This record gives sequence, C-alpha cells and structure tokens, in this order.
Amino acid sequence: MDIAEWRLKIDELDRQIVALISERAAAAQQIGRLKRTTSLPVYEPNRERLVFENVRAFNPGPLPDIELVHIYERIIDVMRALQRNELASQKNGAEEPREEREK
Ligand SMILES: C=C(O[C@@H]1C=C(C(=O)O)C=C[C@H]1O)C(=O)O
Repeated sequence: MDIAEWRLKIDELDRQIVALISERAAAAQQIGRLKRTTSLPVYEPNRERLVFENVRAFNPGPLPDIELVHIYERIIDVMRALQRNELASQKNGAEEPREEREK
C-alpha cells in the first residue's frame, strides 16, 4: 500500500477507536452512577492495576507494554474526570435528564 492508502486505513481505524472509547466512557459513566448511590470513591487504584494487567496480557505488539500503559493512564484519567464532573454537576443541583435518571 502507498502512504495515502495507509492513511485511509488509519482514518478508518480512528473511527473504530473513537466508537470504542465512547462505549468505554459510557460504561465508566454507569459505574460512576452506581458509585454515587453506594458512596464508593471515584479513584479505585486496585481496579486500575487490574486494567493495566489486562491490557498488558492482550498486547499483540508492536507497541511496548509501557507505551500501551501510558495511553491507558491517560484514558483512565479522562474516565475519572467524567465520573467526577457528573458527581459535581449533580451536587450543584443540575437536573439530570429523565431518561438518564430512570436507567
Ligand atoms: C471505571 C471505574 O472508575 C475509575 C476508572 C477506571 C477505568 O477507567 O478503568 C478504573 C478504576 C477507577 O479509578 C471503575 O471503578 O471501574
């Protein structure tokens, strides 16, 4: 393949990655809601260690494990921020959409 074809492949892969990250974020959001009702902390270091182990175990290459873990550190930062922002907006009395409340 030439460069233009490889770039088309990257564009398509990026669309798939965005869809998967969004799905992961929606799952983290649901966990955040369950944490709110059970008063559990947003930051769960033991769970994060398991996530890194899982990622390392399924790393097919060519990225070194450490680089993959760096990417995941950033992803998890964003997931925690999503949970915290939602908690903050609820504490500030922001109204949650009905369909979200009823999930
Ligand atoms: C999603 C969760 O909340 C946080 C985010 C995590 C993640 O994005 O994988 C893991 C642990 C928590 O620090 C969770 O507790 O599972």
